[in-house]
Amino acid sequence: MLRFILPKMQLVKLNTSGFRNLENTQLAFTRINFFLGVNGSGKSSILEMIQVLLSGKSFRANQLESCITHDLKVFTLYGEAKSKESDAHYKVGLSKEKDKLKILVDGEKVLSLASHAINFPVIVIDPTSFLLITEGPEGRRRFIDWGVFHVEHQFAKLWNRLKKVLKQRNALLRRGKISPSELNVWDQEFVRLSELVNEKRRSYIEALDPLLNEYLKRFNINTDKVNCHFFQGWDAKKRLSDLLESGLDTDVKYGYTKFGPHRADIKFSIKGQPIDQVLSRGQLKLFVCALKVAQIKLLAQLTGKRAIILLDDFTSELDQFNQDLVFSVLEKESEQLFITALDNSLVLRNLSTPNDNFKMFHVEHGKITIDNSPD
Ligand SMILES: Nc1ncnc2c1ncn2[C@@H]1O[C@H](COP(=O)(O)OP(=O)(O)OP(=O)(O)O)[C@@H](O)[C@H]1O
Repeated sequence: MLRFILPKMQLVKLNTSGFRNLENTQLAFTRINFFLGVNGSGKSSILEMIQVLLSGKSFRANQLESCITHDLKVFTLYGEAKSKESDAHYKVGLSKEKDKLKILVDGEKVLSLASHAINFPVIVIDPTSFLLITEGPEGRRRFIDWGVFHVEHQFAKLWNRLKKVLKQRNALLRRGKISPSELNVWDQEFVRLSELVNEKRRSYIEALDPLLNEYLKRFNINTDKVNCHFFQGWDAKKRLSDLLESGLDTDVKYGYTKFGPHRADIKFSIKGQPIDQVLSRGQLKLFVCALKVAQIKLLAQLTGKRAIILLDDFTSELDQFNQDLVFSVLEKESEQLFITALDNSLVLRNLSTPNDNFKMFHVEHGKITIDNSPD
């Protein structure tokens, strides 16, 4: 069972030690936090550190081990999150050493990452975000499943069970001599879980579609409707159980299950044309921003939770008008915002200082210093 604490929380404190090139330090955050520094100073590492602390995942590294400062053996992060609506605090400590990830919440060891991550919907927008559209389906599946995970508390458990069953079925396919009765047991469970996962994904995308189109209009991308086509991982007109049966020889040949939710994808098109063939690179970036804002909005509508947004160098490839437009929407829809940039022009145009909800930090060779303090 996932432990859901509070719908609206902000990270107010972060102590870091041994993370990438960052100096060990103690930071205090507010609602909007801006990090300014030259290339290679450590700005993205700060956002990555926040994501790792709050979700156990990194948008840059598959292996958290690579986040440990060179020549050290461990990184340790400690953070405090606070609800704006009550005095409740959430204290989290996370450390990584070799293949050991340890998380303590309010002094208690966390056994499942999901039960911690469910409290912090963290969304990242960075210069590689448009790859969500142009690269393979894995990123798009992750995008859908992130959304479903945060609105459907049973989803993580279902999906983990499905992955295990799929692994068992694939192992059996590779074994050579297959026992039909054993295969039948795995197939039945695979079909049952696939249908449940599929239904949750489908209804999520149906709810996301109108919100996406609303934000695409706001971002002036296209006046024609964008279609979200969900491919569930097998022909929707056929039964998965029939496909597993008729495709058994092929599955045995490749040692892999060809049909199922692990092959799902979502395709976006305008007037029948894939969007990456219609939109410019800048427009694709705006499209991804609209997609993420739609996800944030849907999360708030369905659960009351508001996202923490990490914006890494998001201004590249967007003109000034669009930078300001996207910023104003993200500022309004997020619970807390962390932004990196090479210069402060976005801030000067959009935020009046001094402002109690805003802090500016300078980053230089991994050293983080505060520029203005409301305190
Ligand atoms: N494990 C590590 N230990 C020490 N330093 C590291 C580690 N991993 C990366 N670095 C270094 O940390 C520095 C900061 O990288 P980071 O990507 O955070 O900079 P940035 O300010 O976001 O740069 P840019 O503006 O170019 O995106 C880089 O010089 C990188 O080589």
